[in-house]
Amino acid sequence: MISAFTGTQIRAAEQPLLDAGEGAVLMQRAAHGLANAVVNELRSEGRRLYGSSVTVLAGKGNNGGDGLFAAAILARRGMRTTAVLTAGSAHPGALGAFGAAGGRIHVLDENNAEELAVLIAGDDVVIDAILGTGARGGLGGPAAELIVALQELKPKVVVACDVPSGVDADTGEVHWPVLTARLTVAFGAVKAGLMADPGEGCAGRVLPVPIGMEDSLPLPALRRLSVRDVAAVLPNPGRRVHKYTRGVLGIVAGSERYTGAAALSVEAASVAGAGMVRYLGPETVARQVLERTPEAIWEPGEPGRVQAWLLGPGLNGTEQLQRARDVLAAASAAGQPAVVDAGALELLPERCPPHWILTPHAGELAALLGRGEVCVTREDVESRTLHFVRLAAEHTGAVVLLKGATTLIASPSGAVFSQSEGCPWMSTAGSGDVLGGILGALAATYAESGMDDDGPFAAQGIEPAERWAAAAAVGASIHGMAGSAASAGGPLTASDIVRAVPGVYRALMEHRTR
Ligand SMILES: NC(=O)C1=CN([C@@H]2O[C@H](COP(=O)(O)OP(=O)(O)OC[C@H]3O[C@@H](n4cnc5c(N)ncnc54)[C@H](O)[C@@H]3O)[C@@H](O)[C@H]2O)[C@@H](O)CC1
Ligand SMILES: [K+]
Repeated sequence: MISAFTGTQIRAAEQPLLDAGEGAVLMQRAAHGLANAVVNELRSEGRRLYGSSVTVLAGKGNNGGDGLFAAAILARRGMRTTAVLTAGSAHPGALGAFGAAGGRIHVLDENNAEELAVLIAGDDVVIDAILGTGARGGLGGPAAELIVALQELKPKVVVACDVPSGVDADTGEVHWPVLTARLTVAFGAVKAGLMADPGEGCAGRVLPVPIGMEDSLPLPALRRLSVRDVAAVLPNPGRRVHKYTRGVLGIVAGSERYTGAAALSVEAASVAGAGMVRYLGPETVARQVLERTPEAIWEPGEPGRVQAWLLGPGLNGTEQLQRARDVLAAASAAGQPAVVDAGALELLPERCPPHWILTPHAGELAALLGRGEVCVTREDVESRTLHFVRLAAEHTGAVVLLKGATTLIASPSGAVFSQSEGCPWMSTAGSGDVLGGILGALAATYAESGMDDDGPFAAQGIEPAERWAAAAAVGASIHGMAGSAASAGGPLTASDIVRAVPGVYRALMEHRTR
C-alpha cells in the first residue's frame, strides 16, 4: 500500500526535528536522494554522468535549497551544472555549496525569461526546485514566463524536487503554469497532491525518498492499493462454495435506447467473479444481454434472491427508472450493497447507506453535489478532485468513486483511496459500464463474505468503516489493469476490457501464491 500525506502533515512531522536543529541534516538527505534519482534517470537511458548537463531552477526557500545542494553533488560527480535563481535570492548555504562545486549561476529577471529557457531546454536534465510544500498559490511574473517558454521547448528530462512547482501538495490542485515532470522525488513520503488529479498528471513517476521523519507521520490522507494488496483481498472461492454463496448480483441497466450498456455490464459482472447475474429490464434488451451472456438470468417479474445490486448504466425511460427506484428502496430496506451509476444517481435518497458505492464522473459528481445545494461545475470538480470527492461522500453518506485518469474513492468515514492503473485509451464508450459490472460482482461477493473481522480486508489492516471504499478501489484497480492489458499502448473497445478481466484475475491469483 502506498500512503500519501498532505504537505501540511509532512511539515508537522518534520517540525520536532527542525526544533532539534536537524534541518540541515534533513536537507542533505533530501539533496542526496534527489541527486541519486537524477543519476539513475540518466543511467536508465544509457547516458554517462560525466559531461552531461543539468540545470536547477531554484526558488528562494528550502525547496530551492534541496535543488542547489543536489546540483552541487552532481557537479562534483562531473556534470555541467547551471542554476537559475527564480526569486533573486536563494538558500545561502546551498548557493555557497553550488558555487564552490563550480556551478554557473543566472538570475532570472523581467527581461531574460525566454533567453534562459532557450539556454536550459537543451540540457540533459532540468530540476524544478522553485516551490515545494511552502508554496502559496502558483508561479507568477518572470518565473511563470520561464516555465511557459520552457514547456513549449520540451526539455528532455524534468525532475521535480518534492512536488512540481505550482501543484498544491495537500490537494493536487494545479496553479498553472507547471512544468510537467518525468519524475518527482518526494521527500519523507508521497504528497497527497501527487496522487490526485490534476496534480498527478504533472508529476510523472513518483519516487519517495526517506529523510528520517517517517516514524512521526500521522494517518495517511490518501492510500493506493498495490498489486500485492489487490491480490491479497481478491475473493478466492473455497472448495465448498456454490453459485449462491459466491455472490448473486442483480443488475438494472440498459434501455431500448442503450442496450449495449446492459450487455456490457452483465458480461463484465459475469467474468469478474459473480456466482450469478440476474438481469432486470425490458425483454428486447434482455434478448441482447442473453445473446452475449447466456449464463445470466432474465427476471421479468419479481427477481430471485440477490446479495448486491448494480443500477444505472444506460438507464432510460420511465419503466426502467421506476424499476431502479423500486430496487433502491428494497436494497435500502434489506441493507444490501448497491453500486449506483449514471442514470440511477438521480434517484438516490438524500442520505445513502455507507455500503453503497456511487460511481459518478466529474459532471455527475457536480450534479450530485448540486442536489445538496453545493453549486459547482464539472470544471470545478476536475480542478479539485480530492476536495469534491470527499465532500460528496460526506454529503451522501455513501462511498463515492470519482472516475478519471486517477480514480479517487472516498469513504464517508473520511478515508480516501486513489488508483491509477488505467490508460487514456480507456476513455471510450462503455468503459464505465464495464467498471460498474466489475464493482457489482465484487460487491455481491464481498457482501456474502469479506467485510467481517476475519475477512481479507481486516487481514490487511483496513478498518471496518473503510472496507467498502477499499472494495471499490479493488474494482477500480482491476478495471485499470484490464484496460491497460487490453490496450498494450493502442486503442481498445469496452468489450476488449471485459475480455481482459479474467487474465487480470489469473495474474493476481498467481501473485497471491508467490
Ligand atoms: N521543512 C524542512 O525541514 C525540510 C524541507 N524540505 C524542502 O523544503 C520545502 C519546503 O520549503 P519552504 O518552507 O522553504 O518553502 P518552499 O521552498 O516551498 O518555497 C516557498 C518559498 O517561496 C515563497 N513563496 C510561496 N509561494 C510562492 C509563490 N506562489 N510564488 C513565489 N514565491 C512563493 C515563500 O515565501 C517561501 O520563501 C519542501 O518542499 C522540501 O523540498 C527538505 O529540505 C527536507 C526538510
Ligand atoms: K518543486
